[in-house]
Amino acid sequence: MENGNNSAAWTRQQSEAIQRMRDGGGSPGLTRADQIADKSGRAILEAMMSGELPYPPMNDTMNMVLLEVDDGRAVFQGIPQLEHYNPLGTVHGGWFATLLDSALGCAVQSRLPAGRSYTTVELSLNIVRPALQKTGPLRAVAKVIHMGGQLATAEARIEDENGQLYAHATTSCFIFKLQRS
Ligand SMILES: CC(C)(COP(=O)(O)OP(=O)(O)OC[C@H]1O[C@@H](n2cnc3c(N)ncnc32)[C@H](O)[C@@H]1OP(=O)(O)O)[C@@H](O)C(=O)NCCC(=O)NCCSC(=O)Cc1ccccc1
Repeated sequence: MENGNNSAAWTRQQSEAIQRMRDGGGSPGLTRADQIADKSGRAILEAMMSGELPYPPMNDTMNMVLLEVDDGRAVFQGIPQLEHYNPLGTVHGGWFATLLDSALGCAVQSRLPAGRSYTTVELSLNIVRPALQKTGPLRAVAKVIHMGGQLATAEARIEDENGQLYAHATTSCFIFKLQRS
């Protein structure tokens, strides 16, 4: 489905989120352990969004950005481009998986205290509608389902600004102690 003018607001919000990071001094890169050791997971994400910490290089590769973070909730938005196509002439399944993995991971991260980290160990997704270059902005909204000491689970949906569903997913993340190095 081709989206009309009302996708312009979402496109503008993505540009503004990227500009906010850059205005705050942010650039694609890696955070050092000492920059995050005393920050909660949510504080780390907020510091990335404000440009205080570098943002993931993958954001630029996939043309996606973290738009919102809350307690146990995260919203990632991406705008698929020609460079995200597969040989079949549609947006690669990996682009959907990356958007979902990013939102799901950040939702889990938002619930972590300082000194704890996480990694995805399982991601299950269904892509129920193909995306094209003309599709425009898509959002992955993720919410934590279970938050344990070692295991977190979360669910997410990718929709366009009309509420049309493109993909949905669940994840399992392993929670561990952050190594101070
Ligand atoms: C077709 C189906 C799997 C099943 O459809 P159903 O659930 O039974 O539902 P329904 O039939 O109601 O259609 C719903 C909507 O589906 C679309 N559509 C349906 N038929 C066709 C058609 N013949 N042709 C084109 N589109 C068709 C159409 O938009 C329709 O919308 P509408 O309601 O008309 O406005 C659908 O869920 C789908 O396309 N998912 C996305 C999969 C995807 O994008 N995967 C990632 C890329 S793969 C990859 O990257 C791997 C790789 C990598 C490297 C190298 C090689 C490979």
